[in-house]
Amino acid sequence: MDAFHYDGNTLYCERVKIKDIVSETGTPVYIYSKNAILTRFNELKTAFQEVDATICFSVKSNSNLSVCKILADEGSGFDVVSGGELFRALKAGGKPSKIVFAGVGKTDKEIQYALENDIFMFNVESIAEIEHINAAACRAGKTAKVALRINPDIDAKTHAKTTTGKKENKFGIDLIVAETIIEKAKAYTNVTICGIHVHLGSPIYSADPYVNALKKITMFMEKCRNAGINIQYLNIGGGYCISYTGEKVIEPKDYSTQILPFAKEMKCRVIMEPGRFITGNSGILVTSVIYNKQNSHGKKFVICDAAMNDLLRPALYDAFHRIWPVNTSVAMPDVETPDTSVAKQGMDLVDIVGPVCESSDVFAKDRAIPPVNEGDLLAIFSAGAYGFTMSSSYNSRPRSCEILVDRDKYIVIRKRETYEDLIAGEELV
Ligand SMILES: Cc1ncc(COP(=O)(O)O)c(C=O)c1O
Ligand SMILES: N[C@@H](CCCC[NH3+])C(=O)O
Repeated sequence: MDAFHYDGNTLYCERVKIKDIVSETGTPVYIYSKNAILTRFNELKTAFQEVDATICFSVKSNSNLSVCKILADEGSGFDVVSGGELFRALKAGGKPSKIVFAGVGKTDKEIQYALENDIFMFNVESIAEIEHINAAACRAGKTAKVALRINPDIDAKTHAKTTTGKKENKFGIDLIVAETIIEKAKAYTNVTICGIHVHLGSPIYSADPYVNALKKITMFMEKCRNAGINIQYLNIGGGYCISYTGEKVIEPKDYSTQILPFAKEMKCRVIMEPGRFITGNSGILVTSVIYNKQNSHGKKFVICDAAMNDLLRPALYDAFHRIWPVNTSVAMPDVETPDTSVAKQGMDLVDIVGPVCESSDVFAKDRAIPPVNEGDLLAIFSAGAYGFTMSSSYNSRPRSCEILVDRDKYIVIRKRETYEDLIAGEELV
C-alpha cells in the first residue's frame, strides 16, 4: 500500500487520516511518511548492494533534522552543500566519515568547519577551490580528501534550470582543466585526490546520461592512474527520478544495471547522493481552499492558503504536481499529466493558485479536479523533496509546519512559524 492512499473517501498517510492531522496543525502543512522514506532508501541500497554503495542523502532535498535522523539511523551518509547543511547533518547524528561536501562556492569558513569535523570528502569544483582547501588543511595541520567533480558536458535531458553537467553550467571541472589539476597534484601537499564525482542534474528519467558521463570518466580515470593518482571512489551523484504524474518511471535497478559495470571496471567504491528519490514521494503539502473565484471570461480559480513561498517548484520550473481533494468520493486518476487534465463530467477545470502577489504563484493551470468549497483540503503530492527546503517567508508569510507520520502516530517535527519569528533578528531603529 502506498504511504499516501485513499480509504473511505479520505486521504491517509500510513494509518493516520490527513484531516485528523490538519484539525490539530491547520494548513498549510507538510506531511512526511517515515515508512516511505525508509522504503525508498532501502530500494536504492538494494539496487546498488553488489558494490556496497555508500548512500549520502542529499540534505538539500529535505533538511528537516528528524528526516535526516531517520536516514542517519538507517546508516545513510549525507551530501551537503553549505556549512548550514553540514551543521544539520551532524546535529541529526550523521557520521562525519560519511559526509561529502559539494558546491561551487565553499568559503574558507565552511572549509575550515568541515576540516574541523573530519568529513569524508570534499567534492571540488575548481582550481581556486582546491587551492583554498589545501591552504586551509595546511593551517589545520590536516590532509583533506577530495574528489574532483567533473563536468562531462552531458545533457541530462531535464529542465534547463536543473541541468548541471553541461559545459555552460557553473558546476564541476571540465576534463581539460581536470587534467591540469592532476598534473600538479603533488603541489597540493595537504590534499589527497582520491575520488571522481559527477552530478548531471535532476530529475533524470533514463540511465543514458549516467552511462555517457561514465564513458568519459573511464578515460579520465585511466589518465589519473597513469599519473600515479590513486582514485578509489566514484561518486555518481544524485538525480534519480520519481513519478510526479503516476506514470511508471525507471527504477533503481534500471540505473544500477547500467551504471555498475563502469564502477566495477574502474575498481572504485561507489558513492551516491540521492535526494528526491528518497523524499520526493514521501511527502505531501496540504492546503485549504480560501476562495473560489470566476472571472467574466469563464476562468475559474481555486485560491488556497499555500503559495509559491511554500512550494516553489511549479513557479520556478513549471513543475507538475498532482493535486486532489483530501476528502472526496471521486477517485484520483491513476495517471495524470498536463495533457490528461481535460474538463470531464462533474469536474471543474481550474487554476489552483496561492495568495502571493506574483502571477507565477500558480500550482496548477487548467486542472480538472472535483468541485471544491471554501475550507476544503487539497493535497499537493510529491512535495517531500525541494518543498519545505525551498520555502521562504516571501510576502511575510510564516513558513509552514512539518509533520512526520510513523504508522498510526504523527509528530510535529517543525513548528509553524509565527509573526514573531518573521521579525526575529531584526532591529527597529
Ligand atoms: C551535487 C548534488 N548531489 C546530489 C543532488 C541531489 O539530487 P536529487 O535530489 O535529484 O537526487 C544534487 C541536486 O540536484 C546535487 O546538486
Ligand atoms: N531544486 C530542484 C532540483 C535542483 C536540485 C539541486 N541541484 C527541484 O526542485 O527539483
